[in-house]
Amino acid sequence: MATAGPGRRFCRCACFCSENLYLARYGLHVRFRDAPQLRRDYGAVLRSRGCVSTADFQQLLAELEQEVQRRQRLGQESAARKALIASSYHPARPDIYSSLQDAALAPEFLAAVEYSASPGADLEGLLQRLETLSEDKRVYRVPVFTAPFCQALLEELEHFEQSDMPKGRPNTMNNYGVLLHELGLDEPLVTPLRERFLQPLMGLLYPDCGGGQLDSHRAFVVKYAPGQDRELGCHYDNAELTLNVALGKAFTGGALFFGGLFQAPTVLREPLEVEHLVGQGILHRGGQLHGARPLGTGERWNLVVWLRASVVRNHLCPMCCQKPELVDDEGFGDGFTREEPGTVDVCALT
Ligand SMILES: O=C(O)CCC(=O)C(=O)O
Ligand SMILES: [Fe+2]
Repeated sequence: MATAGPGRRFCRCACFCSENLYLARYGLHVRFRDAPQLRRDYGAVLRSRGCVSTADFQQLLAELEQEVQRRQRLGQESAARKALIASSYHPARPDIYSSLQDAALAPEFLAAVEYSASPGADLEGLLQRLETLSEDKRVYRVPVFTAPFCQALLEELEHFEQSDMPKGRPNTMNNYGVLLHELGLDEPLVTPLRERFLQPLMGLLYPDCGGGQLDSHRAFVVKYAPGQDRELGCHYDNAELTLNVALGKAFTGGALFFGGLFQAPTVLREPLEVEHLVGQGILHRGGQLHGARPLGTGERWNLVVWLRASVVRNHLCPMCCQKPELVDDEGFGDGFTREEPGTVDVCALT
């Protein structure tokens, strides 16, 4: 169960249901509040793209309203899938569901984390234990999981993929892969990974991005294969920080590329290209523009953990770049938090 601590609960920002709605027929992303706003903001461009008659506009409105309702239902539907999976799915690798053991983690990762948590640790010392891929972009690489653990996780994910269980997809850009919390892997795997291991590391690497104050995450596996998704367009993550670990299998292509920060976009003239090494994780800021080159051959499965710090995002939603308008949500929501009204700090007077 995801809790935000005493007297706090997790939320999403209302912009999730009103911003960035894609109108495939007119090749346009729009903000949508109501019909007059849509007409005012996009009337001209819509007309120029063929939305001319009243009937066209009415149809568009109906589609937008449907998409808003779909987004509003996502949290509940995800919770329902999670409950169904918990009651009827039989894992191939039950060992993955027992709590994360140090034996699953690469010695280099354990050493970097142990150093980060030691008294007097500093950034310079940590950087000696990681591979710096770009000092300027602050992109790093470190082995995270052992090969046998990657193999076991892949086996489990494939088994789930082939099962008839309902599957929620990671995000609007990935049509394959799974959400780890729906599988029941947040509690035994991802939450301990964040709390015990990533937090000390990220606290030293990215103190200015909430690295030491991570309090939730959204973890999923992306899958690329011939005939399925093959690449990922340039984007930034709805996260303060991101860990992306290559799980396998054997593949060519699919390198990640990194540009500037989305807050200060520059032309992707010479993006940083990063090849995947199985078991190794890339660490980057969520706001760093990035994407994935087309897969050549084989299948690529990566574990992506979007790490969130409510102390940062409660001030500014990275999606709408405004103070978030909080809406209660299931699980970790989108990592925003609010104080529950009516809760008081109780202390014992002696
Ligand atoms: O394809 C990848 O490994 C990157 C995935 C990614 O950036 C994302 O899902 O946010
Ligand atoms: Fe991403």
